[in-house]
Amino acid sequence: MGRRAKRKQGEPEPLLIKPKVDSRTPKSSEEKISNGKKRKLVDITAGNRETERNASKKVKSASNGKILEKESMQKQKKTVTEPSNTSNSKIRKKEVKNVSDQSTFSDHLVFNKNTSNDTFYSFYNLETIDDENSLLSDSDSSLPKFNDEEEDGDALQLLDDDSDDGNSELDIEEKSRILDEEKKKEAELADAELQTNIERMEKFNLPNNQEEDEQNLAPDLQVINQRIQDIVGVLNNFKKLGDENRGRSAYVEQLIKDMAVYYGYSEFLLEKLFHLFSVSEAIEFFEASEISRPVTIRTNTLRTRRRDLAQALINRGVNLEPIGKWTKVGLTIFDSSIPIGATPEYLAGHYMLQSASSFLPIMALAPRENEKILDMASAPGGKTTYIAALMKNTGIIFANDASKERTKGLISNIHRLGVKNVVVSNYDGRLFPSVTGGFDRVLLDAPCSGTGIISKDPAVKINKTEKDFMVLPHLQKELILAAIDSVDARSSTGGYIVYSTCSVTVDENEEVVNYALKKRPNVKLVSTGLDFGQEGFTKYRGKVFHPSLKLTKRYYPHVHNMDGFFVSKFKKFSNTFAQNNDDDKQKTELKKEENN
Ligand SMILES: C[S@@+](CC[C@H](N)C(=O)[O-])C[C@H]1O[C@@H](n2cnc3c(N)ncnc32)[C@H](O)[C@@H]1O
Repeated sequence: MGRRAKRKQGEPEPLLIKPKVDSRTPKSSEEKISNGKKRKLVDITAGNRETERNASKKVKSASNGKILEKESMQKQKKTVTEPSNTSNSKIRKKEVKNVSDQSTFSDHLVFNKNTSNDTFYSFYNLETIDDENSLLSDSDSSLPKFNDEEEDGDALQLLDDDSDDGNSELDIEEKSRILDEEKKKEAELADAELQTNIERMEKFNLPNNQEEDEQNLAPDLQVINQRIQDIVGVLNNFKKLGDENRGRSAYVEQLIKDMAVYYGYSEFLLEKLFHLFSVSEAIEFFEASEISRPVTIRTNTLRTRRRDLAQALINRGVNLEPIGKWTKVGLTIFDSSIPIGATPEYLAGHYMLQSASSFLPIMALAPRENEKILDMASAPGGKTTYIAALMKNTGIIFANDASKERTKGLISNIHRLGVKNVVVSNYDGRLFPSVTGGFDRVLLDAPCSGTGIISKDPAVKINKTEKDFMVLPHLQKELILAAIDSVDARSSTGGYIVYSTCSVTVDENEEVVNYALKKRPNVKLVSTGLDFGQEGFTKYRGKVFHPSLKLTKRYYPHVHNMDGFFVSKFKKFSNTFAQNNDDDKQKTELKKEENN
């Protein structure tokens, strides 16, 4: 019996989408270039395959906003499109059957055929492609019109190709079981191999000064890669493999040096980022920062609905799917036969090219219709235009940016997206609220070092110096106080401030927020309302922050498969507070920090 006949009553019809190529199959991360040298990246985490497996599960599952939730992970597994070949087509058939058995009625099975010999299958949950503000009704006939008979026939053809004997289902079950066992054995062998390597290594000797000098003259990335693996192995089992005389710190020091060369960072920045994580996780972070994040777009609900936009783009040969359950306006673009920044829909302002993580501060801000909102550092306007869409072009948004040049891009985006409730200004944000105040909500998407977006801007690896990590936090601290002071605590609907950055350093995030809590006792941290993301630090390398810092959220490329981001939300409960610090004292403190 074909799949069509098996479909239960009331179950939505399957939708066939034929993308040209499915790019969800991860591209090889080999042959990356850093420091002008070709590098092999894949072996680096071989010392920790289990962690790597877990991490990739995390990345997959995170696009649904539920990290490590089994159900969510299963779902993600379904959406991974795998190239097939004839030899495993029966296995695929089994997978398809199982998945369809487990899936809810809103899971639509889609068979995708690409132009080559590879055949893909994937699940496409079209019920999630709805409008931000309205639920789909029966009359929602914007569903793509496909020749169902034909499409189902296609699907059936795929299944029937494999139904060469009556026992095919049993056969498939058996093959699937064998495949699972093989995978398990492979994993065991890999682990055993790792153990053998470590054991063979016995004590691992760090290079002496002469060796180090020689290597500095002509670094051999293969040697460095091997040493990184060896040191990770030693650090994971220091008692047995480490040299007690040198101590753990000598190994960590060497590891940081090697990783800086291998990944092409200044040693200063690598060390700063390294200490945010455990050793294995640090490697995952640096690896993920070498790989581009998926291209994502935000539907401009002032102009269209996500479902209509998705259909229009699919018709143009774009292969896409919803970003995840946590957003109703985002789409991930897997590949496109036309430039995604130049489609008629783009030019007509139906969407904004925007990273997934930059949706988050606006979701936390949760602007309401008819409010007065300040976007203190707003260019080029990805967030301003999202705020406008959520406010349905009502109320007023002050979109400010200190860079006149950058406000040009902001203005053009405002026009393209049909935003009508924005006043653009060009002040140093620190001048607020003198410019104007009494806002219901303020967004401070602060200027930052960009350590969360290294895959987009690799120059960060070498051009951020110690000075930047003094100057930037200083500016961020001044801006956050101005942002707080610009909010009216008596606002009947708001009284909120969101502080965000696309950096993952503690200096630019928790330290800034902690500073604001100290200087402005009339605000407190509240939940961001974002149901995924890691908690902010309450302690970090000897520093202790206010316990409410755990309400802030951190996002990482290796965990959430999105740009690194930090989001915090304050509620201002009073317009006055006891001055336990005068302006001069504050300035002196900031100066002191700068000089340290
Ligand atoms: C992270 S970007 C903002 C991105 C923007 N929110 C968006 O979503 O498109 C930071 C912005 O801060 C601006 N900026 C830097 N210093 C500033 C200051 N003192 N006052 C206001 N804006 C400033 C920069 O010109 C830059 O456009």
